Amino acid sequence: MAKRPSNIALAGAAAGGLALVGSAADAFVAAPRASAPSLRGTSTSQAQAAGSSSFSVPGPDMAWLGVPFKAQLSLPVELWLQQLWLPADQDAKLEAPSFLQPWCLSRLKAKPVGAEGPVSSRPNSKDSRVTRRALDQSSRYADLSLDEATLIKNGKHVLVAYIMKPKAGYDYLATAAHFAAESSTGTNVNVCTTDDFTKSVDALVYYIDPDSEEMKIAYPNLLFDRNIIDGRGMMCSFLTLSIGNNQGMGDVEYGKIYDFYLPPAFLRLYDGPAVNVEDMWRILGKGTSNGGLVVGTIIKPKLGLQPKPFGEACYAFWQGGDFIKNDEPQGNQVFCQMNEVIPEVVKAMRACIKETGVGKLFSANITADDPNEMIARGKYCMSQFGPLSENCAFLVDGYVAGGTAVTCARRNFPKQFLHYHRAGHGSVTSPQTQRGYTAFVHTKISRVIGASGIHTGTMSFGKMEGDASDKNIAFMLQDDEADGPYYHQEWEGMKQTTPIISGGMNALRLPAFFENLGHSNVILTAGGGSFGHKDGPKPGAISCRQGEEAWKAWKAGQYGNISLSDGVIEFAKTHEEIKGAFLTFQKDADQIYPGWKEKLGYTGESSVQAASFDWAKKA
Ligand SMILES: O=C(COP(=O)(O)O)[C@H](O)[C@H](O)COP(=O)(O)O
Ligand SMILES: [Mg+2]
Repeated sequence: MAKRPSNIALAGAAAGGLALVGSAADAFVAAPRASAPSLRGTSTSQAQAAGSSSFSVPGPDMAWLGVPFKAQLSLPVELWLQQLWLPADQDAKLEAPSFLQPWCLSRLKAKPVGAEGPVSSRPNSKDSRVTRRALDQSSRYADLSLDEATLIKNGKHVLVAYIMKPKAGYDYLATAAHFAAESSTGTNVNVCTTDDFTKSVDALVYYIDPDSEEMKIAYPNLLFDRNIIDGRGMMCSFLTLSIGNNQGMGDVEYGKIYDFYLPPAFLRLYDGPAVNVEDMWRILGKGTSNGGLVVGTIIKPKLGLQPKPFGEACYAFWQGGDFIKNDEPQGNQVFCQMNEVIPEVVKAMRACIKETGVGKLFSANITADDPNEMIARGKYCMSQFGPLSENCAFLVDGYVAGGTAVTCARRNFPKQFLHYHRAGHGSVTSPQTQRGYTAFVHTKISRVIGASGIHTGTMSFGKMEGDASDKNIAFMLQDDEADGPYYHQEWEGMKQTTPIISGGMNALRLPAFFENLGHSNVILTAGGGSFGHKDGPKPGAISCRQGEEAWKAWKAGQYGNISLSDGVIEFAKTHEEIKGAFLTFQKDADQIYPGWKEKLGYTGESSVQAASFDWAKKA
């Protein structure tokens, strides 16, 4: 609710003897002195025009505006009360002298249509404002006769499904229409410059269900901005219209995008991914389809390592793992500058490729405010990785740096895996927020603009917010057509964006995750799950790979007709590294694998902390 000015101004109303009883002790609030300019000049002059005998009302310092009382009685009480600016948070109570009350209340009950809502006195009523309506534009910005299947068949509209709630007392369709107006060609009043072509690109509300707060809007493809350099689409234009000004409208309580549909002719205008997990599998020697889990980690601690220990941590993990990323804030800190740490990473990568005979991957954070900085970072990394450049992905904190940063990386380094970290997304995608867009929408957008992989959470199996049904996010990212909450989307051959599973993951949590998802063709980045393993990052990495192997063995029936958790325990009996995960992450083990201690013959102390990391010994 917009906060109204806290000063209370009574104009004609005071002359009517309406006493405003605020929360303060004073029973009357002095009206502005006649000499003070009226806050609503026109209403006072209207009153003066009516003319009639004056009327004095007892009360301290009541200087009337000289508006004759009878004239005021004839004024619509709304006009009087328009002068009232009540602090929105003040539960003001309006008391008229007894001879006035029936009349006033009868007038207040006849709510004005379209007028500024006056304050009315209804003791104990939550909504002390007479209901107000947005300018009703539904005749122009709504057409509930439109058929969604026809809209999709015609392919000329981007469709967006919202959960939208008007402010209390506002008409649903009128608010939805105003929402569509503000999101396309209109504003809160009709303007004289509108012509027929303008109306042809209006966004149209084509579906509402006020009870479930559902609203769908069809946006003509023509509305959206296009590059002058290549005529392609830009996601910022979609966002600035579909979830821009409509996020702060006075008649909208909240609006959040739950799904959107791009027609083929419009989807084609976007970059989509150039590189993805298939390119990773190729480098790791896993083929190009169903290559399974890319075992990755994040160099932890999140910040604080200097170049040499950073490189040593990489070396230790790559002894057993495939893929290492910068943590999202790591970049060019003064204590760990890119031009000192990247050479250490490359040295470790070369050594591990040689010692293990398997490809290794690194994701270097090139996020920056300035695209020039991003390009400089990317070029520097490529200069250091040299012949191993295909093994270097680029990490972009895509939510905080925005879609421009993602597109900067996508278009300047089209051969590099574009790793989209979503830190910060929860401020709009969390189920706790009713504005913005959902995690599903956020990740779908990332595929459209070209992310090779994006963090999709752990679908309730890790530490971040999420739900098992988030697997639909993975389907939308990886399949060539998939169902969202409201729309079926065909990707027309656009490359997949690979889900990156991260956030509190470890070997023990993986089998159930794969069982829920139905496959293991994802990228894992387990920081604590690797560097927290009691035997160090190499066994930590191997234990995660064994998490996939155990699930596949169980799935293939290797242990007969037993539960998944018992199958994994059977597997752990003969695999030291995942057994070490049981000993390390005992709280998880207790929750996911009941009876594991007896079954594994473990009788040790209650918890095993990660060993302090002496890399020479551990590696
Ligand atoms: O550093 C980590 C995880 O570290 P750890 O593996 O130690 O928890 C990532 O930034 C989070 O996964 C982000 O969350 P999400 O992946 O959900 O965006
Ligand atoms: Mg992180």
